[in-house]
Amino acid sequence: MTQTREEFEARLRRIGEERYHDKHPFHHLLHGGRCTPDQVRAWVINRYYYQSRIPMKDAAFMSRVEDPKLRRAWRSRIEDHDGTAENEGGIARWLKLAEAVGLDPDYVASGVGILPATKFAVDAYVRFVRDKTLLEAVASSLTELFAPKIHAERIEGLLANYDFADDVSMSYFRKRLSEAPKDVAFGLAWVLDHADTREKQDAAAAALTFKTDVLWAQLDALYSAYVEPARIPPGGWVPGEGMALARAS
Ligand SMILES: O=C(O)c1cc(C(=O)O)c2c(n1)C(=O)C(=O)c1cc(C(=O)O)[nH]c1-2
Repeated sequence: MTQTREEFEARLRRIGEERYHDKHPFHHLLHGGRCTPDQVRAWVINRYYYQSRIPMKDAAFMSRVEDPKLRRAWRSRIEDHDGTAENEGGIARWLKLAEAVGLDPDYVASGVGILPATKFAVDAYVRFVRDKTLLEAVASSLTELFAPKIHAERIEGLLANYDFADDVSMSYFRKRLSEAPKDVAFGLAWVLDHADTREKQDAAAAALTFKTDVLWAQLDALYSAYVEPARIPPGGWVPGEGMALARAS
């Protein structure tokens, strides 16, 4: 039977409560100040790959949308990450975090050292959005319902526990606190409006579940590679690589 709007929204929110990556042990280490500097660097390098692919998946999405109103509502997502004349954008802000943790931002932007499983997971997300129905594509972005809470926890945890954390290095997360809510309010309303049969509701819920897997798998890859007993796979970043050269003072 088709769920009511309220039942269906509650079902989507439950997926986040049960499966969102705020529950991953790597995030507990990171936010609790228990990561070594190299573990933080590995997270910054690998998470960059996700950041770099987000606007590509949004462009893939928009290329399939025939309704100009929907494209118009969506396009700020690309600008939020790539920037505009007035706003440097999320990718540039992420690279400031990279610098703050001692990495060479050009190395991070090169994509060298990304773990294989991170690539598989993130590339699967881009393909999913490119190939599935528009409803599934929008539903897969709804993990952002749960992101402001983790961003707030992260700002607090990193500021309390690590010397590199300051207003500049945290600017990516602070900015997302104002950007994400408008995107997700639109995305949620769109999914609730368009999932008007039980079959579509099931497909949207499966898409959101898939996306929680994309996020979880990235942290599993990090944990396995960089937390004892660390097992860095071939091609993965090796501590010491990609560091910013010490500047002569
Ligand atoms: O730090 C996080 O935990 C986190 C999670 C997610 C998410 O839930 O996919 C996004 C972000 N951050 C984020 O910063 C971001 O710009 C973003 C875009 C999207 C998306 O699927 O379109 N998710 C996320």
